[in-house]
Amino acid sequence: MTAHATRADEDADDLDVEEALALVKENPGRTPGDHAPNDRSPGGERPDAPHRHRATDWTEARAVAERAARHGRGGGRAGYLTPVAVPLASALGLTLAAPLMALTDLPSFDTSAMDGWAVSGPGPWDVRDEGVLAGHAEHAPLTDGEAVRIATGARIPPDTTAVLRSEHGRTDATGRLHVTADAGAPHTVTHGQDIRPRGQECRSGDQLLPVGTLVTPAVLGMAAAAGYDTLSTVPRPRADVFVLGDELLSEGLPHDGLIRDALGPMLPPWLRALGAEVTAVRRVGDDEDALYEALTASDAEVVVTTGGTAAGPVDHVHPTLRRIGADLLVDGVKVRPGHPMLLARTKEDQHLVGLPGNPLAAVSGLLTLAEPLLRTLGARPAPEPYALPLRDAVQGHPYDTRLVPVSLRGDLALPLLYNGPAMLRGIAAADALAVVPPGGTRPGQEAELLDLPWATGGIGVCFT
Ligand SMILES: Nc1nc2c(c(=O)[nH]1)N[C@H]1C(S)=C(S)[C@@H](COP(=O)(O)OP(=O)(O)OC[C@H]3O[C@@H](n4cnc5c(N)ncnc54)[C@H](O)[C@@H]3O)O[C@H]1N2
Ligand code: MOO
Repeated sequence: MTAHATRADEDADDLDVEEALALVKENPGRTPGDHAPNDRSPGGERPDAPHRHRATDWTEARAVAERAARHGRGGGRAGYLTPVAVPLASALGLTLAAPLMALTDLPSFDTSAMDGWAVSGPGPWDVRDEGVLAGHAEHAPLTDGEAVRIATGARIPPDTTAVLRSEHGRTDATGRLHVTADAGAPHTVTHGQDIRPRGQECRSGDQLLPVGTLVTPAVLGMAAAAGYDTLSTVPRPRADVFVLGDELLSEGLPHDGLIRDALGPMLPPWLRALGAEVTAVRRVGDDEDALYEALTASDAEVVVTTGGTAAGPVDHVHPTLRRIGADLLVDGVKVRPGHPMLLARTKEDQHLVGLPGNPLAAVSGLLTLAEPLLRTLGARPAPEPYALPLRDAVQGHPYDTRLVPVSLRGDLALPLLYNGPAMLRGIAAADALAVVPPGGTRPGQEAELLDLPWATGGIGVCFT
């Protein structure tokens, strides 16, 4: 939104630290941790900035978003959506709603591990005329001293004692099969050699994978091998995206105070990477009624709005949430950028994530609020927390957590420049966001990292 009333404080965020130092000097008895709620904040807000006094701690905000889904009708206490059976071809990236139990023994019959001969007893052997190929019905039992050609994966005829690999045997002029020697030593033929016994991998009814497993290509293969045609999975939560702002252009160069919409192209694939099915992406003008119509018409589990979260004259998110009687669960977060982000329950089974309009602030809201919410709804596994030393010192905000784009180089994270709230240049080159605690970090100090979904190359990366 172009309203200049919101602009006054915006650049001030880049001056956070200086402003904060001034603040501390003016209030010598105060330390960053006991920042009184109604102070003029280092972000430059007015004392009466509506969200400040309610701002939630960053860690707590993520926990609230994770728990929020558990209050909906759909998933009960676990919070995830009602499971559905989907064909294997549609299950990639979803989460198993039930443990994967083997529907068969694997292998389901004794099978040859090699191309060669199935032999019975010690050699040499008489070789049967007709061989055994994979996919064929069971052959007649071998008698002692008999062999039959066999292919990898073929059923082992009854009374076979071993499989002799083709490179370890030869037939003589009379057709008898002999074990060959390697450097003078004959190859050994031990009992059961190169036979995969039925049930070697699993028995029917064994648990192969626990509930909550992410369906990867390997899981699809395992499920097919174990006899599945469909899988019981938690569906992707549906997400509608409403991009607010009259100043936004969908194409071409910025002109006459208008700028390109950066969030319309960025959010849908990012939300998909976080496990959502994006059901709508709509531009909504700076008009309270239009926003009201859009919100009340949506039946997605998650509504994501961008912009309009602050207190400017055309910032309609708060008034509209009041109008629809939404329950505001998070109203501002102690994080930079992105502190005006919000989370509301708009209907029994619907939550709204209000992302600030500044593009990096929107990313911050995405990872702080949308990620845990979508993760719970989709029953996706939580990323393993990890930390790396930051190569360079990072200035901290005096009171709030900072999320700073970093590039990963070996065992170090390199803080990137161009990390202002309105900038995407840093994040576009980043692998992760470093969680910088209030007060900042020294060179070499470890910081928690939030991987960007594509940087990990995980199965969560599903942009299409
Ligand atoms: N009086 C106050 N003003 C502001 C505060 C505050 O606390 N009190 N907070 C500032 C901070 S911090 C942020 S972040 C922004 C959040 O503003 P909104 O969520 O209301 O977003 P807008 O005002 O609509 O836009 C902010 C900024 O971002 C640009 N924008 C919006 N949408 C897009 C988009 N899709 N693609 C690219 N850029 C976008 C917009 O043009 C503005 O420049 O509020 C501060 N003000
Ligand atoms: O500019 Mo705002 O700090 O929250 O992103």
